[in-house]
Amino acid sequence: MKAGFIGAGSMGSLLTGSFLRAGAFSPSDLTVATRTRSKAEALAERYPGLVVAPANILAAQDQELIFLCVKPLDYRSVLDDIRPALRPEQTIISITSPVTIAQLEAIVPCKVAKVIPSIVNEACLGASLFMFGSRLAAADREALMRLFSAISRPVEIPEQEVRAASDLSSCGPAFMACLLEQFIDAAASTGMDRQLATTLACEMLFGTAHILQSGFCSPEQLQKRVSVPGGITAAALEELRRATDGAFLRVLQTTHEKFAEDLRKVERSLRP
Ligand SMILES: NC(=O)C1=CN([C@@H]2O[C@H](COP(=O)(O)OP(=O)(O)OC[C@H]3O[C@@H](n4cnc5c(N)ncnc54)[C@H](O)[C@@H]3O)[C@@H](O)[C@H]2O)C=CC1
Ligand SMILES: O=C(O)[C@@H]1CCC=N1
Repeated sequence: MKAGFIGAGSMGSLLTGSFLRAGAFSPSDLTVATRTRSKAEALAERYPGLVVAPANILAAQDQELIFLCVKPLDYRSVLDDIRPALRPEQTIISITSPVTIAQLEAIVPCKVAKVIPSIVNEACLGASLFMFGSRLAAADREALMRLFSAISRPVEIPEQEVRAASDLSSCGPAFMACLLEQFIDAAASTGMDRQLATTLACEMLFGTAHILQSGFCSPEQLQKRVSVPGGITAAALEELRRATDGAFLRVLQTTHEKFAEDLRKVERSLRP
């Protein structure tokens, strides 16, 4: 299967690299075009055989899959660039939340899927959020989910839930890293070696995720099991709950407000 990637920033590079390391594609299957050519050239150097296209249209022409890995307000110019090369049998995969499937289907003649990745897909972990346009057949949907299962756990979601789902799946690693950094800082402030604190914190987070994901216990049950009656965890959890009360409600309110603003800007930028 041949695929073109437009945009080789954080996510474009992550997806090409993860797919290649997982063996889902061979380097010669992939063509990459990006505004800063050196980023695509760095990928070609790391994965010999990967093709660097000097123009977006050349990364779209004759590809079965075309990944759009640019920011929402860059869609207009990328779509203008590639539209003359698009054919109905091709599939565009958009990885950004505020550009809707309906907007894309109104502009391009091909099949459209929205797949929101996560930075943790770099380690072949975490979810990828799937939303399908009306032109994909069941076989297209299955093939796309099979492809992403090489680097993630594909989960289909309704498009109207993309904001909260992406907050958990895609923004979540940054939120958790922020909390972990504060935890490490606090441990280091007691005189503990920072590298050791970081190692212990990462092992703890990985183990916590693993035990919760296995269904062995719920987040609530886990807190109870660690909180020995009259012990230190229960006392500290009370302090933690006081300090973070409502924090994630405010976090989600912030992402939703910014998302609403992005939707308006994208809508204006994609108007004919
Ligand atoms: N960073 C993350 O963890 C996640 C990002 N996303 C989405 O992925 C999209 C890309 O994000 P990042 O990779 O983080 O951004 P980025 O800024 O690292 O990469 C964007 C790339 O697009 C290229 N570009 C811009 N205009 C272009 C044009 N006209 N033609 C060709 N290339 C062009 C830039 O040179 C840059 O390399 C965003 O829409 C974001 O919402 C989705 C899930 C997670
Ligand atoms: O910060 C952003 O806009 C993107 C969306 C999901 C993760 N990062």
